[in-house]
Amino acid sequence: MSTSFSSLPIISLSALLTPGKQEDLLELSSRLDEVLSTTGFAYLTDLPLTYTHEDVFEICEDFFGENGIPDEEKMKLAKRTFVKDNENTYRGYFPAQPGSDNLKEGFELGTPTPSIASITPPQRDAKFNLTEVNVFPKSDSSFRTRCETLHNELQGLSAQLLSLLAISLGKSSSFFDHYLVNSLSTLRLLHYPPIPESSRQDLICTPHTDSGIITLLHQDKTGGLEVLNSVGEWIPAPYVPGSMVVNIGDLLAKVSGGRWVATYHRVRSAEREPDKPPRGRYSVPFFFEPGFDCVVKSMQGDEVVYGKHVLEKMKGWIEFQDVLDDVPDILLESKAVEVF
Ligand SMILES: O=C(O)CCC(=O)C(=O)O
Ligand SMILES: [Fe+2]
Repeated sequence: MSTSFSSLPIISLSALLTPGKQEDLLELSSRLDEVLSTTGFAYLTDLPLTYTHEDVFEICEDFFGENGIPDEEKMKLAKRTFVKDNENTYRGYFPAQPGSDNLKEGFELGTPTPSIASITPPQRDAKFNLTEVNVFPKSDSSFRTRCETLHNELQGLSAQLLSLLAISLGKSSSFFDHYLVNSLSTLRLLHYPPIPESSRQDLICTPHTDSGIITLLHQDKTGGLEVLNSVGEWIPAPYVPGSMVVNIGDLLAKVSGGRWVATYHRVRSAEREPDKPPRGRYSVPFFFEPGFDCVVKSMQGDEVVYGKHVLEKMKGWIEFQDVLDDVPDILLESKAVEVF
């Protein structure tokens, strides 16, 4: 149950930096449980990552910045929804959609070294492929390495958090380990371009809950992220130095039988500073995702096959509208599985 919080709690992950102390890990486990049962959102500090906040946003700047990847090269990486001749349907670049409320361009990658068994080769007639390989710009090889390292680090942290969450549910620490097999986790670099004053709008990302399991969010220093509490107030969640934000998605809320909450959030456009040009914003959400064939079970015993669940969900996501018109019904059909 979400509560009437007025700021987001801060959780130190120092117990993960110096592993070995069982009681510290148990304390962290119950702190995560408490937070996910109330606010559903928290800042994480003392992160067990080698990449700093600056490193993460340098990656964004190297892609989207003034001296970043030229538009022409970006469009070579665009998903097929945007460039009909491109092979990639799920990974890669998406341009900002003029006229939409979600004014952002992005670049997405999945697990860097997926097992061969989990990769479905590109097929011109299968218009949509959750398990395709990543695409990267050719002009900057360090970009690829840095993205992959960040993905690996965030995947490792997600696995640790899932173990702690399993313990908090009274299960063994390996309870969620099957989620890790052929994981489809997505690292998304986002750029909200500056909006000219003449077409100013209040929100650059509309209110939503995340659909999946766990989201780990790096946000830059611009601010604008807001989180909805139980009495309908939007609580600002600006950048706290050295932190990342954690929240859960609808699917994990269901898995927990409603014990944990997937909280609504949105992004407000940056306050204009007098005599300065409008500012853009970068953020980097990492969406931890199970494998396509992973059976995700709720505490109540409902179950869903993760890949099918995602394909159902994507029907409502604007960037995939065209593509999903062509997904064969058979892929979305499920006999034993109820989409909960
Ligand atoms: O840009 C942000 O800070 C939030 C992005 C977000 O909520 C999302 O991509 O799901
Ligand atoms: Fe979100």
